[in-house]
Amino acid sequence: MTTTPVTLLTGFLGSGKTTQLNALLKSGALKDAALIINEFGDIGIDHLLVETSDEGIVELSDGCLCCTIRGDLVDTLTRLLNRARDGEPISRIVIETTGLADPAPILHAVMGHPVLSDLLRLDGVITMVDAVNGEATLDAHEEAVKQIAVADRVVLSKHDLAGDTSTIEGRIARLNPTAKLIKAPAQPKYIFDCGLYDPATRSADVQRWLNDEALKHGHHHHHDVNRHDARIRAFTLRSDKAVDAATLATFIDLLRSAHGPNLLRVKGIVRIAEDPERPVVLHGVQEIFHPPASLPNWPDEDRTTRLVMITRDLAPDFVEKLFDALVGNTKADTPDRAALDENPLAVPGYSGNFD
Ligand SMILES: Nc1nc2c(ncn2[C@@H]2O[C@H](COP(=O)(O)OP(=O)(O)OP(=O)(O)O)[C@@H](O)[C@H]2O)c(=O)[nH]1
Repeated sequence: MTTTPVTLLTGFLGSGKTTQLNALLKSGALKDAALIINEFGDIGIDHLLVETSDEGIVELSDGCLCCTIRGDLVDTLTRLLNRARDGEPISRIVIETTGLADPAPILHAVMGHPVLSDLLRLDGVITMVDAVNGEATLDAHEEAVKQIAVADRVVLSKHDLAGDTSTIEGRIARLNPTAKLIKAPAQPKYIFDCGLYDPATRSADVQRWLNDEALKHGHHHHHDVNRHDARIRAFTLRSDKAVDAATLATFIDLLRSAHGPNLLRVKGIVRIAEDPERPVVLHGVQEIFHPPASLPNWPDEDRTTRLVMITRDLAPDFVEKLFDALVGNTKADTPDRAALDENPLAVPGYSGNFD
């Protein structure tokens, strides 16, 4: 893979993004990286500043390129990739979002753009959560809940000020059981290389990427908590049967067209009937999916199709029944493929009412 890994660092206002970035800069982990930040003033890099180019990209003394978003993100990423093409080493790109931002449009630029999606790969979404104000922020702001739902890793900041952090940690784990929780300041090894591709082995690390072990204990309900949290579900779809490519496309298209905005994150590996030895990787954020890619072989013994889904207002039962019917996982009282061909949305259990 010759693509450049992209890390998205997100988190609500004051959650510690800048502090974490500064720790990464000090550690030397951003040497040869490019950093896209909100404002230069924030990060206090004046002492590191070496050269400002006319494109608004500055080079820091350790070789890290630093810029703010000018125009839109696609323009900024394109300028960076042009520099890489012209010989500037760019080992990775880190994008800091503004605290109020919905991470989805940024992920779309990386995963769904016709040119950029060939040159970039999403390494991971890192979400900072403030242990002192996190609970109140999650109660008040749905965006903050969504930032956790789409995360690959969650970094808990200000735990040094918070005392007992078990409540907020439990809440984060219920919202997104697949995301590993790390305490700030997180070392580079916990922030980087959490994507499918493992640069150390030059192969796919499906287990690390999906972390679906964390979901083996059934659906995660949130009856005891806030209304925003209760909308989020994390679950895995599994099948031992190979799925034909057209059926997989139908499944994804149905979900995307009817429920796109509520597919917060979909990650998975699929056994395809036409080419069962080369699993297809699926990766989507809302209605945007990365162009499907296949792996040269199965990375380990487990050859089952596994799709990790994090949804909002979309009941796991409904998605499971649709999936089972399409792939031929026969279960009592569920429609089969023929019934779905007649009426694709005739899946019992979906009342339109989430709870
Ligand atoms: N004690 C303590 N303070 C922290 C920690 N992380 C961040 N802070 C402080 O919290 C404040 C906000 O941290 P920032 O790193 O600026 O947060 P941010 O997410 O970049 O903030 P915005 O750019 O406003 O969204 C600063 O005063 C930091 O010094 C931490 O782990 N412990």
